[in-house]
Amino acid sequence: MFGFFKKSEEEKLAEKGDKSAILKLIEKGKKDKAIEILERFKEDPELRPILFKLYMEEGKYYYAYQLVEYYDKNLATAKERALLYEKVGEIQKAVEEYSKVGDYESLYRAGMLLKEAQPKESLEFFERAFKLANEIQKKELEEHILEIKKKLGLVEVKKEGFLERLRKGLRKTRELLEFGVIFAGRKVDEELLEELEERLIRADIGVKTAEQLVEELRKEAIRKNIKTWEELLPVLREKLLSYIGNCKGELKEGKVYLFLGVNGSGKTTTIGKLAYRFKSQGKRVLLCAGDTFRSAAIEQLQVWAQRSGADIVYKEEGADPASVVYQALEKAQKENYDVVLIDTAGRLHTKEPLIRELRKIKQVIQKFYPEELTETLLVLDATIGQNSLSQAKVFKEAVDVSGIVLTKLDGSAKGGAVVPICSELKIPIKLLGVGEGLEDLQEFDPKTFVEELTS
Ligand SMILES: Nc1nc2c(ncn2[C@@H]2O[C@H](COP(=O)(O)OP(=O)(O)OP(=O)(O)O)[C@@H](O)[C@H]2O)c(=O)[nH]1
Repeated sequence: MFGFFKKSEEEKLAEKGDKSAILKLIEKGKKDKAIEILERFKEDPELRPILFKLYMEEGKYYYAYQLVEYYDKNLATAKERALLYEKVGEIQKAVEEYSKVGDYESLYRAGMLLKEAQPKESLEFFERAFKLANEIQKKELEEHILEIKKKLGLVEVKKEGFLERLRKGLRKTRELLEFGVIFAGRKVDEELLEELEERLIRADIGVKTAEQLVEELRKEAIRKNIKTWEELLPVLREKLLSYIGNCKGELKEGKVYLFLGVNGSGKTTTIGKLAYRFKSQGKRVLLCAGDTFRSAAIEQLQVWAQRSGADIVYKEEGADPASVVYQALEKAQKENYDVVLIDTAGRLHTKEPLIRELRKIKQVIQKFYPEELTETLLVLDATIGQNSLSQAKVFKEAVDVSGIVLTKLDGSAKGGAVVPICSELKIPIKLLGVGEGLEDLQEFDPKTFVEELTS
């Protein structure tokens, strides 16, 4: 029985740095153990490549990057180096390496990396890639090339306006509701009302709300002798508007914006989009990587700083978030930034640490900017619809949330969740995320929202 705990001969050998024993550990799937051992032998040029390969296989890009940078650039092929630079946000270095590799995939990656911030250079990479592309790849490249040419004014531009973006954002929900398809030209009867209720529930409007809404429509149809869907639709829109009209919120102009939300909700992306918007208004923007819980979140914000042209303050993984905020606000004051966007940790397993952390951050903000914090924005993922309500309530208890950002509407068929989110939280919805691009962020306008949803 004790043999179970005794280290195997092989493991003992591996721990002494025996290469074949380490390789045997890896063959047995003990990669973590192998990494732990190999990290003690970084100086050994014989073992370093094995560690590098493991880091890459395990997606530990930040560690692989450090191995290449501080020990030996030749550990990685040019393509691997490029990928590492990309993952840690060293965009220019990544582009140089991809350019050296020069195959289709590398040129394509370089083009994508430069697409937002340096469209002209990006176009050159896409056109180089086009020469090596097969038919399918050519199709995809043509889209990117056209988009950039439009942006550079090389072809006539049909700017995607507010309405187009909202239409794109609500496409999935509208396709699910299919009002225009299944109800057009039909008479209003019990069957239609039941179908309408069923579809509203599928769009995540909430069972109670759907029943109540349809009941009101039933009475209205009798009272006003409504016979067709075309006559009923304006009444439906008016009712829906009555549920969400009071949730319209304008983003306040000011200095400090705090972002809350669970991991994956779209916080970092939203910060990147807003940074881009403020930058295009000529403002000096500073990002603060207050989510120190995971290095991935810090790295991701660095990439968004690159893409939006904003500056950033961050510390190592595990640093005290309030200290990062302190450093950022100190810098913002000293160097006259117009706007500071603060990311915070998104883990929600228990309320207490979150509340404590957010309270500390707010105290630090008060110290630098005693006037009220401009916005405390709670980022909710529209693809999980009403399920975001429980998360929202925890955050709402922790701090007074000034507004909601509803993200990934373009990926969600649950656009109806705006109704319960609005009626339950009674917090203004300030912005909608309608895509992954820098400009895919727009104001919430209840009237157009209802019209687009039901058209
Ligand atoms: N389609 C679409 N995707 C979005 C939108 N907003 C964010 N995303 C994507 O959602 C994923 C998560 O976004 P993040 O910004 O990383 O979310 P986060 O809350 O910062 O998550 P952590 O970094 O884990 O804290 C990413 O793949 C984003 O590209 C949106 O409006 N539309």
